[in-house]
Amino acid sequence: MALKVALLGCGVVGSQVVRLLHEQADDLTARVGAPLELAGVAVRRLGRRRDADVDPALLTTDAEALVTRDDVDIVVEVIGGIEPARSLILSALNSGKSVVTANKALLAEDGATVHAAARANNADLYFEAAVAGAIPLIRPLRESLAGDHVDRVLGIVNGTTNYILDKMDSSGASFSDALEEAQALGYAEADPTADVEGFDAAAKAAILAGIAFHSRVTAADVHREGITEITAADVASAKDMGYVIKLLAICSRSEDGRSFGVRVHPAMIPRTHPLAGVREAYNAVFVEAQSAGRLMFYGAGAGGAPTASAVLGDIVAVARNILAGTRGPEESTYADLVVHPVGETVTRYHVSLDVADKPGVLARVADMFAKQDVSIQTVRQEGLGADAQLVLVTHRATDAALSATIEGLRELDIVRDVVSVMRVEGDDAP
Ligand SMILES: NC(=O)c1ccc[n+]([C@@H]2O[C@H](COP(=O)([O-])OP(=O)(O)OC[C@H]3O[C@@H](n4cnc5c(N)ncnc54)[C@H](O)[C@@H]3O)[C@@H](O)[C@H]2O)c1
Ligand SMILES: N[C@@H](CCO)C(=O)O
Ligand code: NA
Repeated sequence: MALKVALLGCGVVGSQVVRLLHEQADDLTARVGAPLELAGVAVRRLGRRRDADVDPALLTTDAEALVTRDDVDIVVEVIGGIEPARSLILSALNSGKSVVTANKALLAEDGATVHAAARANNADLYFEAAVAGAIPLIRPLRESLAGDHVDRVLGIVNGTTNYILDKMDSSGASFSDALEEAQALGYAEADPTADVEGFDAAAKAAILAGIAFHSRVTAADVHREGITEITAADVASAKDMGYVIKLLAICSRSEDGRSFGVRVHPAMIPRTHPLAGVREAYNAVFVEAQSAGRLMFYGAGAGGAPTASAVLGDIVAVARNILAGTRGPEESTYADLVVHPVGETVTRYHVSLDVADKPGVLARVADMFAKQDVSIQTVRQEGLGADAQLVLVTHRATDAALSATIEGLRELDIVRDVVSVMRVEGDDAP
């Protein structure tokens, strides 16, 4: 007997899901042990030209009726956003259907509700496509590493911003020129806010942290900074010092293991770090686990076909579970760790200051760092006279201590401007 799949949304990802279900039908049947049949495709408007070759008889604008239909076994949600996606997923789960979704925004905002509905109905909820598209990351964390102890997840989980920063690094372009190019190539949306302000990466970071640390995490728990303030001068200065700027998502356990931090922000990493070699719109994520050591996952984090690949993998897993009368892993939040405030984050900093060029300036600047117990690793002066800049790199310090240092520096008459403050990640320096 065939298993019936209801598809919600037939856009960039949905149309590729339709294509793969058709093109791979025989292999999918062999792998699952039963044919997968499209039961219906919910769209916003009928009669629109679409990329997918869908039998018009399958199209419907009544998604709610489709997800509750008796003959539907699996519901695939690729509409995106909070509503109506959440209500449709809940209807599907409450009708006993298993659900596959690519919806990071919903899982990061209200994962608790949908996971609870899956549990209550003994139904599967799979979401590999929601984080880093095609790259297998959710399954390795939920299943392959279920016997290990994850300490840190660190990576590049947004292709659009990686493309922009890579362009700025390779061509010296400004942020706005690089953004324009990303838009022309279809990497960035007309409204690029979700990507460039870090919302997309923050949703993914929340999902990753929740799974890695077996705790509930929402997008609101993530400290988020975007890339819109990064200047060509920041990029050049990083380059001079052997660094490259990347937008990183970092989920890391505290030293005592009782809490963890989740943050998304631009950071300098050494050009020798493997993440520095992640170019264009690619994604890559490091997972550090106590027994496994460092693992790196790399590949296409977005795009119709790559994302549909992850969706299809989930459909097959869910279909196999249905035939076996079992279900996959459910949400795991038993550890219930707290998310610590960003002030407790410990990292290194690169600080660039416009200063007066006269005797005693360096001593007063260094004194301000010392007052907050922030130790300086290197300092150098660029320019002379009215153009003098001090560039300092610190040893590890808390975000709170660094913020207090910067506040103090702003009040010094010899500091004309705090030009930039950026975290330095990815080296093992103290
Ligand atoms: N595009 C990617 O590269 C990518 C990568 C990873 C995850 N995702 C996720 O996949 C999901 C879909 O993304 P997309 O890029 O395909 O978006 P999209 O905008 O191309 O497609 C969404 C489709 O849903 C349709 N839709 C909206 N409301 C609907 C409703 N009530 N009923 C039926 N259809 C409705 C829209 O008309 C549109 O065709 C999102 O959650 C997104 O975050 C996308
Ligand atoms: N807009 C995202 C893709 C979907 O998550 C990115 O640039 O990576
Ligand atoms: Na993935």
